[in-house]
Amino acid sequence: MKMAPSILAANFANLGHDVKIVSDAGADYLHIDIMDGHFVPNISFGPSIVKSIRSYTDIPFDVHLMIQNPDQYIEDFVKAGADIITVHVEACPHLHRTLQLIRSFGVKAGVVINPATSASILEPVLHEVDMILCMTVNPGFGGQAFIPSVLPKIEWLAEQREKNNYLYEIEVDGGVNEETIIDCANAGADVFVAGSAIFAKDDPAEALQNLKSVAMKHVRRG
Ligand SMILES: O=C(CO)[C@@H](O)[C@H](O)COP(=O)(O)O
Repeated sequence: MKMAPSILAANFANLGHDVKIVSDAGADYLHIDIMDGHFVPNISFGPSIVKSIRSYTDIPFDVHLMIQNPDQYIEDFVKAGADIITVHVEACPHLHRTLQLIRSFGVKAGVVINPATSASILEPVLHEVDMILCMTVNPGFGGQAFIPSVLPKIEWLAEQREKNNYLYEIEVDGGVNEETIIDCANAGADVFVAGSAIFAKDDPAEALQNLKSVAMKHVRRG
């Protein structure tokens, strides 16, 4: 069970400080949302910001590209310090090529699916991805309500992994809090992205540790 705090909900004027807080509190990954104003209706930040926070922690950077034409920017994010790069199946007409490109830089490659996208579209690449990210909100903004109809997809992905000995992690992102994390863990997710449920709390370190201990108590039994 891994926690991946989303810095979208952090204080951008004090990003290094916020990154250090969650890193010291035991975050497993730092989740970094890149939004281009085209694929999603919001703009966040680019590789230079990612590079500027790299020195604040050693934990892996889990970079979620919510952008059109991700191939064009993958090298920039690797150079900025990404360890895992996930791309949306909805934004990749040549998904296999994009995954090859990510791996060619020696970093882990993952695919993201929106709530309205069926997980079966990923069947041809399940054997070779490091991570599947199931969006549990429509991407673009933090602080939205969890969409429970995504849960059967998480179960299906966990079943496929068990049946075929696949190695991908199943990450969930959007509206994850102390209640919804239970359903996600029961369904088979093992990496939990949380923005507001960590950074909007008075004590982000304590919030992160509480979320992780709730998830640990609800590990899926296959
Ligand atoms: O990718 C996204 C939103 O598009 C997420 O990573 C959000 O940043 C999660 O925020 P909360 O729902 O946890 O506040």
